[in-house]
Amino acid sequence: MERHEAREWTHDDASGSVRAPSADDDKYRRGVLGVVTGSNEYPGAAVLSVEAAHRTGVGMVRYVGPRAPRALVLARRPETVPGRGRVQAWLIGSGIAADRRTFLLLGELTHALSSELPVVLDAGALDLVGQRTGPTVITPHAGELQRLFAARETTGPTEHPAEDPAAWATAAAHELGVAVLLKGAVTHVADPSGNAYTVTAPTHWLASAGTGDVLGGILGALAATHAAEILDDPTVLTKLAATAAYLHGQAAVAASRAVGGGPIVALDIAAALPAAAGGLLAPTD
Ligand SMILES: NC(=O)C1=CN([C@@H]2O[C@H](COP(=O)(O)OP(=O)(O)OC[C@H]3O[C@@H](n4cnc5c(N)ncnc54)[C@H](OP(=O)(O)O)[C@@H]3O)[C@@H](O)[C@H]2O)[C@@H](O)CC1
Ligand SMILES: Nc1ncnc2c1ncn2[C@@H]1O[C@H](COP(=O)(O)OP(=O)(O)O)[C@@H](O)[C@H]1O
Repeated sequence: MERHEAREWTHDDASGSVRAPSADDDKYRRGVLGVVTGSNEYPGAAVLSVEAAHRTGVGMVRYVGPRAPRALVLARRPETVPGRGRVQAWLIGSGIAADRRTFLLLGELTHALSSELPVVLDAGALDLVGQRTGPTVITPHAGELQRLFAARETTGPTEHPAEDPAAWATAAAHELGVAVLLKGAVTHVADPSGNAYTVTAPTHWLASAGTGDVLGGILGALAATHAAEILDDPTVLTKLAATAAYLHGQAAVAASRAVGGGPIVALDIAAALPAAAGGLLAPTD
């Protein structure tokens, strides 16, 4: 397998990835993100992912999920539209336990995967990666990637992804035929075309529950607002994945600076996203 040296994704690389609406836009033209996240076990993940998507900038978020997380999502963010409808990209799996999926929830995940649209695939939907029909990026942490390989009875480059995350991200991209964003203090992004990027987190306060769910929302919003480009060239999704990790880090460090370098929680990152996204705006004509 060819192995390309991963390159650190910079501000210049990420710059221009956030699209401000123009006079010709409306909420649909800007991009609609469909979200299937959260469950009765982990309702908070739905709130975190939806909040982050709104805060990154998207025309609309449609939330499809069980009643309990749906109620929390709408209480926190009434801008969210519940139920199925036309979307440009999907975020699925965060806050879902693969072994506790209901028939209904599995149906929603499968519906998203069969759409031929860009999909961000996280946590409890990772095992469904083989059902993808559109450009797909998976966002596992090291433990999830190891489990995914074990379930496929595939041997990874080393015993555990944490030992050589760059090699694992590349191996997973080739094995699964999708873009891979492997989370950690250094996030490794790779795709089957040989693109490989690293994003070094600017703060370790990121290491807290729910920050990965926020990352999913960021990437989902970027995918929905760049869906046409991704469908034209799936490697755009790889670059947006690196940009999402970059934006996540910038928002986290800004949130921590605002409290004197102190601790932050996942929702603080979401709250800092608009200002961080403002630093990456695409030039307008
Ligand atoms: N507020 C909410 O609703 C929240 C909901 N959440 C939702 O919870 C669900 C479960 O996700 P989860 O990551 O907590 O557990 P799970 O995938 O079973 O992994 C467990 C094992 O994997 C390993 N491992 C874990 N992390 C690792 C790492 N970084 N690097 C390396 N290894 C790592 C570790 O095993 P060990 O290394 O200890 O052997 C650990 O014991 C998921 O749907 C998520 O979205 C969360 O987002 C939290 C906030
Ligand atoms: N030590 C660390 N330093 C900086 N960032 C980290 C560190 N550990 C984890 N992260 C980041 O925090 C996030 C954690 O995501 P994840 O493991 O999915 O947690 P959760 O499921 O609780 O949301 C990822 O974006 C990851 O890159």
